Amino acid sequence: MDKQLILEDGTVLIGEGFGADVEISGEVVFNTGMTGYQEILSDPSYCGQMVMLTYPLIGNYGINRDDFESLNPAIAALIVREVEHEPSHYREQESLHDLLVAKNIPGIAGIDTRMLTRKIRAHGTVKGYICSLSVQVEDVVKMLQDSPLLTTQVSQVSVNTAYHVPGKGKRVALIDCGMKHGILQSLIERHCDVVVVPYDTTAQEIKRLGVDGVLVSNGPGNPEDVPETIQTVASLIGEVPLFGICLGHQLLALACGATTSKLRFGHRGSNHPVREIETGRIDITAQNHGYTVDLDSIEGTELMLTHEAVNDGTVEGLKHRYADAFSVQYHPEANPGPHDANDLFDRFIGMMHTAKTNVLV
Ligand SMILES: NC(=O)CC[C@H](N)C(=O)O
Repeated sequence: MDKQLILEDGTVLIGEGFGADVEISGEVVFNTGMTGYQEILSDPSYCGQMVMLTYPLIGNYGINRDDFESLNPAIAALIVREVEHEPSHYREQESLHDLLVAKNIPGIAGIDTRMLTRKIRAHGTVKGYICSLSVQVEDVVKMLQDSPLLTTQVSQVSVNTAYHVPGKGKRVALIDCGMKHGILQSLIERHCDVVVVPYDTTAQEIKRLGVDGVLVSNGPGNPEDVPETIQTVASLIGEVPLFGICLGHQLLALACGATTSKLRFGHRGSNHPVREIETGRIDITAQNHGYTVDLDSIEGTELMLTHEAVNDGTVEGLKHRYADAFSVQYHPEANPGPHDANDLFDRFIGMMHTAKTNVLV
């Protein structure tokens, strides 16, 4: 069935609907990864966003049971050039269409994704609406222009109650702001004893768990929308080793007095080069973020810049000058993407082994 994708600037793109037959609005963002659509669409950091994939053929290797970054994808919609309805892969269990129907997520194919990506690069991310052809364009454009950005996505995708994943190694509280399973998996592979806690857990509650370290996860939306987590992180600095990933990185920065702002079109893909300032080493990294820590806001805080984006010079890594705390804007767990930065988990484990901090209440 034909569907239309209406943008807030009045652009109308006609395509073929697939997945769930529902109308939805969301911020249109693009991801340039050439593989990994299952991991991308199930990454909770995309909660409420319409994800456009720039790779032109999507769905050809289907969906399998193992590659979900969360079992309930939170994207608003998927926008592609061409969708494959008859996948072929030895691990494939269902088609992309069937998954999106089951999860009530609409898709639209036949879209000129190259043109749309160039438009977003030039003008910034736009809001969009997917609906049937009978819907009046002017009404939708006005609705999109008047609608504010979402602010409650983290509470939608965070776990409701804490749970324990036992291990024989260091005990880590993993603050779930919408974590990708790859982060939990990376800790399990290193034998950590993990307690996954909701985003609004207090520092006191975390310290009562007797943890050796705290990892603050990735997650959707504007980091300023979760003051509870910023407060928790601020209270834990210097008390226990801290590692922040993506949203967790932004929250560490805010907790230390730095500021964040929205990028024009964000970084979303599997091949973003990042430079480590101290060594000059370049890592090719997986990224998915729309906000960034403001470089000039770091001065005057207790943080120092450790990594920068090669493409646009934005902040990619920070460390605390006096406390055991560091963070990166990119995804060391990749999924999908290169494993260049995987050693950051080992650095966190090492930090917990040598930490001078004491968490006992
Ligand atoms: N992947 C993430 O954690 C994204 C962080 C934040 N929501 C951003 O868009 O910048």
